[in-house]
Amino acid sequence: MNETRQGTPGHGDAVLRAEGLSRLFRAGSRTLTVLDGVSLSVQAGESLAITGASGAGKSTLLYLLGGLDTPSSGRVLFRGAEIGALSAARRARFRARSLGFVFQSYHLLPEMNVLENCMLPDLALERPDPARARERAAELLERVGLQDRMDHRPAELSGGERQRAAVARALINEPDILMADEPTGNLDSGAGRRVLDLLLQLAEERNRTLLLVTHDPAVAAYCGRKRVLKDGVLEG
Ligand SMILES: Nc1ncnc2c1ncn2[C@@H]1O[C@H](COP(=O)(O)OP(=O)(O)OP(=O)(O)O)[C@@H](O)[C@H]1O
Repeated sequence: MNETRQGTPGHGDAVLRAEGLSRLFRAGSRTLTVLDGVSLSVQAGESLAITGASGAGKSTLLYLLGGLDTPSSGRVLFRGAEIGALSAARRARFRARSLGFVFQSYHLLPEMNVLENCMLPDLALERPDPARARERAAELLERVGLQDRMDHRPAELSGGERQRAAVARALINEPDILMADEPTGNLDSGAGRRVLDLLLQLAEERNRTLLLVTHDPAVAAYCGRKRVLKDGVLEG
């Protein structure tokens, strides 16, 4: 009903594949079915926007795809390996090495400055390289226009500046897949376009995958492909 097949089922060259994802939440005696058998497949170098109304389940789906939440049924495969079946250590390694995640509420650490926040994912690697991370963080912060804010703490930034810092941080480990939850929600159209351009440039230049969720059709139009989440299933 809502499957996009690319490559042969089971492997092909999909970098990420979701099969029959459902997510139910219990609220008292009621059960809320937010996702109801969602399947999708994304390739290296591809950009995909998942769009839909507020409350449609976009963030819920992105969390499942990033292994940050567990589906009620169905599975997510990264390069053919089921994320849910990985040991905790291997799942942590997948997140640190292969996935960059821009959260809707940024999740910047308040006691660290922007540069330190941006360097943080380097610490989760098996072999951290702080000198290289510092250099790359400075480079990325410059690309998102925060070169003059590196020693500021998140509380000293505007909402849009925090969002750009979160984008830079998600890119620090050069992830295979970049997932972004409303990456331009707090940016004016000029700054939003620059961030989108940067995300797409990185995906294209380095054959990385960009997966973003947004309620904004204009943002979705930037991506190579778009799917609409409605009533728990993916259309289009
Ligand atoms: N932990 C939870 N417990 C109960 N219900 C939840 C939980 N998380 C999400 N929901 C519900 O699931 C639905 C989808 O939420 P989700 O945040 O995924 O939507 P969204 O499409 O990202 O919305 P928005 O565009 O407003 O951010 C909502 O109705 C929400 O109330």
